[in-house]
Amino acid sequence: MEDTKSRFKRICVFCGSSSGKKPTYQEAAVELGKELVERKIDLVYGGGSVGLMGLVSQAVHDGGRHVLGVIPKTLTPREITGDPVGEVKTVSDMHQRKAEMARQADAFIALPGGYGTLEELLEVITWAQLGIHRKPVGLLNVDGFYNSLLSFVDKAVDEGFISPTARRIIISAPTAKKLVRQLEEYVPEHDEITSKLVWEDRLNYVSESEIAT
Ligand SMILES: CC(C)=CCNc1ncnc2c1ncn2[C@@H]1O[C@H](COP(=O)(O)O)[C@@H](O)[C@H]1O
Repeated sequence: MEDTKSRFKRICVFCGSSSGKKPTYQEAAVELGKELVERKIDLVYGGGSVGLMGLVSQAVHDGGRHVLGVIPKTLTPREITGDPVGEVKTVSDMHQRKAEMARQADAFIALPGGYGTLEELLEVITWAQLGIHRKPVGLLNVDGFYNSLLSFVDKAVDEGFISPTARRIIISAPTAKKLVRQLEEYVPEHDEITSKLVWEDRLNYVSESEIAT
């Protein structure tokens, strides 16, 4: 039997505010929610009950784990995001939302989604690259949804825009079970420069050498 104990207390899930055309996307959202429940992991996400966001949050809530939705006040009207489940934290804007979701989470997972999902995903990858956090980032590559993004990233590596070390920040798997297992095993790597950066918050930083002078 698989050991379902986790090193993560809470995982942040980025995903579509739409449900997608294929049922496999919706099934994957529910499957991910159940996997978190099985491993006793809580959820932080963008709040609301629309699309895949609603499915994953409902599955985690139904399984008895804590659900934290972080939502900018402009998006709180029910007709925009639907009724959220669990605890809701209202923030002033989209930037605060992302920072709060990142702060609350021990790892990140992106399900299929659109611009919003991509933007959130790429930001936490960039932050990992810069050493702002050392939390694992996973892509749930349902039915190869993210194959073209992964090919793009590989092209950027081939062309010298992304380092092989930074490429390894992205972990991907076709199922929730495989993905969470890989995230559990993830060990962050850092190059000489980023490991010397000391981030006070996500906008201001000074390097250790600057502090010393
Ligand atoms: C006005 C409007 C279109 C509202 C849609 N309703 C939304 N409600 C809550 N979070 C959202 C919404 N749209 C985008 N997001 C944020 O962006 C991601 C989804 O955007 P998308 O559907 O992939 O691009 C989510 O992870 C969420 O954090």
